[in-house]
Amino acid sequence: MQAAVIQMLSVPDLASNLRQAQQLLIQARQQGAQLAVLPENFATFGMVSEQLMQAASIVQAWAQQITQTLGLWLVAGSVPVYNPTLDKYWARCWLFNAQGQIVSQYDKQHLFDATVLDQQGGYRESATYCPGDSLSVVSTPIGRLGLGVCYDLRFPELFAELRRLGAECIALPSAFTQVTGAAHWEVLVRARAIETQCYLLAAGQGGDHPNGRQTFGHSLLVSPWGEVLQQASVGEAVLVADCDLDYLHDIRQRMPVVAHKKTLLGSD
Ligand SMILES: O=C(O)CNC(=O)[C@H](CS)NC(=O)CCC(=O)C(=O)O
Repeated sequence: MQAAVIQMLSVPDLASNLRQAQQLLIQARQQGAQLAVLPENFATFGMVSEQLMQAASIVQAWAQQITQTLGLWLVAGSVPVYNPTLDKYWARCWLFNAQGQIVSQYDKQHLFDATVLDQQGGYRESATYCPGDSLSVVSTPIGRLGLGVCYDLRFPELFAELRRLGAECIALPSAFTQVTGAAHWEVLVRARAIETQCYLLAAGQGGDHPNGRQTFGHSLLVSPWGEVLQQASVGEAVLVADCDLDYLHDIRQRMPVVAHKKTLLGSD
């Protein structure tokens, strides 16, 4: 079954991002994809906090319609969903089936608070966002799919847990910075694929955004053996590759790392 990874260069305009995403999803479907993954904040990248409040319901209705129309499963980026208790947003990733229903959701668990040597100087995602606390792995046409978002990539324990929950493919909507992406993105995506023996569908934002942010792009589809099946550069892109579960199960059988795993002394 074919999966698509969509790369975008989103702008601070919801309608324009949704139009762009729609065109890219049509291409993905034409290329035979059964499921597509959009990047982090594909609809709202660069919009300021007050503009985010209305976005979730608009994006949800849009995604419901396009998945139904195209007959395509969709990992709808991450989208800011307001949490009134904390007056912050969850970075929520919805999984839509081809009938337009939300079958699963995941809220980004690790928030990107870091000093980065770029023009921004640093990021404090926790000022606007609150972390989630549960994981998602569900059956899809491309296999059992786990969800993670962007900075989560740096926390291998989360990926090990997705594998333990039965993941065969892992979708990772992202918006890595240019600087940290150039240093770490491909190595980390491939490492997580190799460790978990899963297909990694890593969809990024890529290029110079109107709000001054520079994202790394280089979205990737990686096999459970760590092979780069498809890779973008910057700008918009649609990457399609086959998620071959027979190949995956061969790899797992030949190298049964889960069965070999030890509980290290001193850990729980
Ligand atoms: O703010 C938005 O509109 C979109 N969201 C992001 O860009 C997020 C939070 S600031 N970026 C990351 O998590 C980058 C992680 C990263 O680059 C790394 O781990 O090196």
